[in-house]
Amino acid sequence: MNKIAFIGAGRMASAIVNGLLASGARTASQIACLGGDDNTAANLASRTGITAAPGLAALLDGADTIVLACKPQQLASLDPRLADLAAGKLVLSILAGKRLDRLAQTFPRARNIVRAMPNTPGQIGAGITAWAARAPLSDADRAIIDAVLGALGRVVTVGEPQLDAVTALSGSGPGYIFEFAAALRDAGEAAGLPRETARQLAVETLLGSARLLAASESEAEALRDQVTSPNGTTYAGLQRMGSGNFRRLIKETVLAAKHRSEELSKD
Ligand SMILES: NC(=O)C1=CN([C@@H]2O[C@H](COP(=O)(O)OP(=O)(O)OC[C@H]3O[C@@H](n4cnc5c(N)ncnc54)[C@H](O)[C@@H]3O)[C@@H](O)[C@H]2O)C=CC1
Ligand SMILES: O=C(O)[C@@H]1CCC=N1
Repeated sequence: MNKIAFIGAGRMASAIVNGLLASGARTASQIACLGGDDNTAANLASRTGITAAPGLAALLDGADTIVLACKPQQLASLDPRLADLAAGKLVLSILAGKRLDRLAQTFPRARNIVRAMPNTPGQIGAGITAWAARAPLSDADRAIIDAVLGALGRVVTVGEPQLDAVTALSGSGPGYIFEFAAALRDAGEAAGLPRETARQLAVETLLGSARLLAASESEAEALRDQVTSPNGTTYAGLQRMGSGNFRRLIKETVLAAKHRSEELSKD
């Protein structure tokens, strides 16, 4: 079966490797990785049994697919020999902001390039990833992309112009949700609960609400309204959220992240 080479061995690469091994899509002997100037590749290899390659040539020797998982700012300083070493291979980039045209400068002889945006819930198979390809994918390459990204959870296709917005919503989104969870926990504590009780109530409320929303055919607003008794407690809380312009804050949050993704495309 096709071997997969990871350039970058950090959080997201680890999540994909763990998912590939857990799903049985690849064995450890079919995966290799290379990190930068740190011990992430050695750590990933010792945790999972995959190979930590001593260099780029060894990494790509016999590999069919390259998963690019370093930081976007590191793309420009990658070894220029990649252009030849990646000839004929399928490249899957998860770099925020880096567009297919830019990736094609680093991988001019790749057989195809896919730009994807996963998210950290992929660490437990609960992620969602959106992707776009430079050229239509062959059936065989589609199967590889489905196996690699499917190892993280759900997968959707989008047009490449939408990927900056995807990055701002679902790529960065877990960061907003964790911040909200922390705020909810702290607010519960401020309201008089022990911290650990507040934490558990916040986590279970987020989890249960997300599951109910996913299982429901109703919009979020309809489920919100089911919670909200006339002039009751939720109404009082939502009035305060509205006066603080919560929706505008969230919109500006996502637009700021999208703007940063667009900026990253220009580095
Ligand atoms: N963390 C997140 O929530 C998400 C991150 N991403 C994207 O995934 C990519 C990786 O992010 P993380 O895993 O969070 O970062 P990380 O900091 O955990 O890992 C970065 C990896 O790149 C390696 N590296 C650095 N320079 C290198 C070089 N010259 N050659 C090979 N490897 C090199 C590092 O050694 C490390 O293994 C980024 O491009 C990010 O935009 C995408 C979706 C979500
Ligand atoms: O913050 C970042 O740049 C990356 C991309 C999406 C989530 N984390």
